[in-house]
Amino acid sequence: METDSVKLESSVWLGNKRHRALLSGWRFSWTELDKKNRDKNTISVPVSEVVAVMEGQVEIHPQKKTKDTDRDFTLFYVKRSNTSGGKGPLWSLGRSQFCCLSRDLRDQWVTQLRIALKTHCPSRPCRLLVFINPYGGKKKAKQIFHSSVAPLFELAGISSHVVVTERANQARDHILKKDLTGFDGVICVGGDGMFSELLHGVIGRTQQEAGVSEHDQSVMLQPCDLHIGIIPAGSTDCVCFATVGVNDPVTSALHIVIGDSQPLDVCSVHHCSTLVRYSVSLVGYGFYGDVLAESERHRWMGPLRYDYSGFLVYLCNRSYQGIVQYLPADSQITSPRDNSRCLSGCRVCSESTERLFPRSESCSSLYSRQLSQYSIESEDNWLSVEGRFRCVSLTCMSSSCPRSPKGLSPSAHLADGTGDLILVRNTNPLGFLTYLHRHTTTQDQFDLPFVEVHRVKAVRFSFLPGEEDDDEDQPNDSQNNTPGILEDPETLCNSDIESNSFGSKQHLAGNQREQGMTEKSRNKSDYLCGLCSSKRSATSVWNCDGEILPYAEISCRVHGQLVRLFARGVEEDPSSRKYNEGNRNCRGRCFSHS
Ligand SMILES: Nc1ncnc2c1ncn2[C@@H]1O[C@H](COP(=O)(O)OP(=O)(O)OP(=O)(O)O)[C@@H](O)[C@H]1O
Repeated sequence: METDSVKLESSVWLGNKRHRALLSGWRFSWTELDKKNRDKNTISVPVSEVVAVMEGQVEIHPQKKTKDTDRDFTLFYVKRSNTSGGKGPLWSLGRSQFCCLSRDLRDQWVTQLRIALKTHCPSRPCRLLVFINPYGGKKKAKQIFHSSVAPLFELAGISSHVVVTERANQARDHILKKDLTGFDGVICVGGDGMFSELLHGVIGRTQQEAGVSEHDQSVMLQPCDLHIGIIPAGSTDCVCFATVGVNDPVTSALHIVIGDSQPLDVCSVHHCSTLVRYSVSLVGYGFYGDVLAESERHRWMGPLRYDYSGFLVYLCNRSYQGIVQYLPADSQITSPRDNSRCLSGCRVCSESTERLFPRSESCSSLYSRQLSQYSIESEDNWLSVEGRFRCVSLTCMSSSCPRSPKGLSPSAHLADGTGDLILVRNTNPLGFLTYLHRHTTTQDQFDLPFVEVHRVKAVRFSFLPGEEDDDEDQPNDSQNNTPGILEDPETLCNSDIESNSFGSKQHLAGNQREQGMTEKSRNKSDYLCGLCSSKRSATSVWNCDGEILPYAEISCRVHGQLVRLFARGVEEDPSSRKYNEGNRNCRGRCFSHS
């Protein structure tokens, strides 16, 4: 095969050791030779993981230095860390400096390697739009970008336009409104909140351009071309962890540089006929909603607030009445209890591309075919469960995090067009503690009599007649005109700042407090629920990727492979099976991982 043929082979020197270097098709390798010309160690790098080839002796740390020696060239590539110590598939920048017999040979190596890069990696980004949240996490995003990420982008010849945000939702509004011609992707340097801004911006813009209404639940959303990259620098970096396997800025930057592409399912959340939010990891009612709401009252504690609030909410021992309806996915294909793991190159996800996007002659016919596929789902296919629940969770991915390496649903897939619905019915405190604790162990958290899990395409949640919470505490259309995502960004932006009706968690929570806990309602029959400072209520709130939703009655739908990340899914790493040290930053998604 042409791609496997040898492009170049010669002797090269690394330091004073002679090697045989070989470029053949997809790989570049170099083998150390002993004095008798016998092969010793070989290092082999796929061309797709070569970051750059430079003439001369080049260093980028601590700062870029080039010594243009005639016979040398320097190869930069992705190096997997052998000493990740259970920290997942950590990548670093490998650097090898080769010396050739002549300048001519050196030039041949550089030319051939660069041709191979162009041929095998046509989808690497050239121009990126980078948003840095200077206030996210430990407020080190700027420093992380400039010291660890920018040098890698520069080395790979990527030009980046950097925007340091000055307010919440600036990144989302920028993506919705500004000219993005020439950009191959948008990058956030921050946490899950920043990722969510980019997600809403990219999906919203794509639908605007395609003339699709996001508020119409039955419509098939247009898949987004613009890739999203995440440089983890927040206090919660769960999306990064679940899609890369580790929260490390250099690893993420390298995935961006080599143009990795990971499709991702996205769940849209609607209330009546209005889009409320998009989610990729957790839409959770009951326990996870209560923990988030409680944690808002303790923001001053920093990330510790999630553990503290989780503890309080657990002690409150609440359960909530409701009706959960769901549209099951095809159980012949996969199930949430089939013990599979969605890892890099997942067969289920790649095969689902065929199911989600059947081949067709043109884009428009593809689009209309998907539309008709969804609209033929009749009400008869929906199933219904009602009762009292400790929690109701829908997740489009495993939602693994450092504290719960298996995640909420260990066999969930990143891009198969389905989500996993987990129903935890009311149970005694010990039973619920067992459920929570099993997220941190190898034991099956679904193997409990009060837990059920379903692979689904859509979910609806409503109350039994007469079960709704006091109207004064439940925002509804007349009380709360929460703008939809597609509305004019200017309006959104003003409403974010002025009325706090949609946007960052802080703002929304503040708004809810203002709206829900009016003086009148506070003086009525409220009482504190044990140690929790929140009012005991017949209803909980939804935690949607770390944001509190303003409505309890919602409907959710999973959109297969709606967006693409610069990632490749979690690479298998034997050491990652050891459940390592805790991370306190899961926004109430994995409380009890002590
Ligand atoms: N300049 C800014 N000032 C205030 N808020 C901002 C700014 N830029 C972004 N934000 C908002 O800050 C929120 C949190 O940011 P991010 O996710 O990066 O950090 P985090 O530390 O993980 O978040 P959190 O503090 O909520 O756990 C996001 O929802 C984002 O909309």
